[in-house]
Amino acid sequence: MANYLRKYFIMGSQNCNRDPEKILTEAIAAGITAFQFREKGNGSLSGEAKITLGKKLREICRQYTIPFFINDDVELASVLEVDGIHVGQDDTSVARLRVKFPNLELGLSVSNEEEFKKSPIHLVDYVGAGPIFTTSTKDDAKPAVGTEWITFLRNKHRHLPIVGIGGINEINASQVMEAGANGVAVISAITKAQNIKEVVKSL
Ligand SMILES: Cc1ncc(COP(=O)(O)OP(=O)(O)O)c(N)n1
Ligand SMILES: Cc1ncsc1CCOP(=O)(O)O
Ligand SMILES: [Mg+2]
Repeated sequence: MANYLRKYFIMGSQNCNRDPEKILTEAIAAGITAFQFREKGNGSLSGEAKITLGKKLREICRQYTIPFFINDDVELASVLEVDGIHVGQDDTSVARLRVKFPNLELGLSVSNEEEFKKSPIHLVDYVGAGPIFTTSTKDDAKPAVGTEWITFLRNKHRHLPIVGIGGINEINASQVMEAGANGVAVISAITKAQNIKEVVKSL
């Protein structure tokens, strides 16, 4: 059941202070189980430059058989022949995506009870729950909800694949798993790591 969620690495060039291809390759060698291309926010690429980087990262994931997700950008989903798409509450609706891409994995962000009530949980393959802890990686992040949010979702849906996100690192990841998550999604814990191998191993 969604084993790929266990160590889910998310990255765009705006998160990197060195070559994103090298960071992804090191993260894969260290044991990540899925990758999401999230080219978004201050300093991110757009247009052809975004597509070119997306193609390179997609190829690396294909080479090592790591599931490749695209964040938000539904047009790029076809161009990059992705394995899955991650959307938030204000992005393209899961209902539309399910019709357009019946064979892709679909992830949806669910950050609080209000969002949970209006979410078509039966249509998604997993939910991204958070931000669990405070994060400075996403400018418009919602308030941190703590690991209680994972417990809430787990109590509502015993078999729902859940990945925690937001401020997660090698030190606090175990709290997220103990609360009932199937995995942890991280950006800065890996992109800013001195030693990617050690961090991914500890996660
Ligand atoms: C695995 C995972 N969970 C949550 C998110 C956040 O998605 P969203 O709320 O749409 O915010 P943006 O990432 O689009 O800024 C995610 N990307 N991945
Ligand atoms: C994309 C996203 N969605 C909720 S928090 C977040 C950012 C996670 O980044 P980090 O792992 O560096 O806190
Ligand atoms: Mg989004």
